[in-house]
Amino acid sequence: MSTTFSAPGKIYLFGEHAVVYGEPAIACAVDIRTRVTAKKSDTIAISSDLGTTGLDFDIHPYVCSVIEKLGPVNVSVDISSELPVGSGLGSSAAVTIATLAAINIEFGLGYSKEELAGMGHEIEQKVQGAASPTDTFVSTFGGVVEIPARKRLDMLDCGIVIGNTNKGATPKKTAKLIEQVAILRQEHPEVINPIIKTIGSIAKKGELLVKKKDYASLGKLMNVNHGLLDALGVGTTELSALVYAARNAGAFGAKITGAGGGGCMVALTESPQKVASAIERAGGKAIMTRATAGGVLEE
Ligand SMILES: Nc1ncnc2c1ncn2[C@@H]1O[C@H](COP(=O)(O)OP(=O)(O)O)[C@@H](O)[C@H]1O
Ligand SMILES: C[C@@](O)(CCOP(=O)(O)O)CC(=O)O
Ligand SMILES: [Mg+2]
Repeated sequence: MSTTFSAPGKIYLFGEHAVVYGEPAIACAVDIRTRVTAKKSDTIAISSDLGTTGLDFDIHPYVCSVIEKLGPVNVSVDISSELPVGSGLGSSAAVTIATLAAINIEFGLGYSKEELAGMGHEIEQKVQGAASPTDTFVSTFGGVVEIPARKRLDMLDCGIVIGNTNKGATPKKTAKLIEQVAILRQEHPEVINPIIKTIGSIAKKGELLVKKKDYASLGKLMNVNHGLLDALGVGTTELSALVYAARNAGAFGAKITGAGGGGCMVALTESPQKVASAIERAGGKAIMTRATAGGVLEE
């Protein structure tokens, strides 16, 4: 017997990086998922696109941290994912939550979804050095969520197009970018703290706009948030090329999603195919997707 769970990735409408400093953020689960199968075994074995290992914290830091936190248990973990790794779509949170959920059921540990989300956040904090609860909460519960209130908002029913630069996906990318922003903030607190606060103000405005389904205004604020992420130093020329291509193709708005430094941008649009074609012409890999209410699910 074995147990399989899947968990979704996510995009940030607003608030990545600022949320690490307690500012609000709005994130949305997307129907691009990581699947994890757990099976009782006589040794620890982990297999994924990153390799097949035992308890190897270099190759599988998040999965090994799950096994360590829940046991350690002798378990075989098999991972398959539609999410590009290290690209700002929350692949770390999706693999962490799906692994927690699969081992929880396979070994009859009895943890609730809230407890799994909390353990997932602790694991991201341990591996990354700092983490907000956003990614792991959204991967657990799905939908559109305002953090830190952990409040479920109305669903987004416009098109979502993700553009992957296919650059910058390095091991522990998020951890490195969080550290980079922290250093800049230590060097120039009087400059960086107001930027972080302003990103928080955008997220606060965003909640009402999501409720009103005012995608034109959401898009304008996404554009402002993108500029502020550039100011924090997590943008790249490739990301901005895709962002401007999406905007010029008529997207409501477009911005970096996740830690930045490469990886993905996201656009909201009523013409997903047109925006996706523009992103591809600008050198990105476009993924047309939708918001999903589904969080971690048994398969
Ligand atoms: N499919 C997967 N299989 C194994 N580990 C994964 C998988 N997806 C993500 N990870 C883990 O998460 C890390 C990437 O997380 P992170 O740097 O936060 O990027 P992001 O969350 O934006 O994708 C990878 O280096 C790996 O340790
Ligand atoms: C940079 C940050 O705000 C989001 C990181 O997202 P991702 O791991 O790049 O998908 C970190 C966090 O909130 O934990
Ligand atoms: Mg991550």
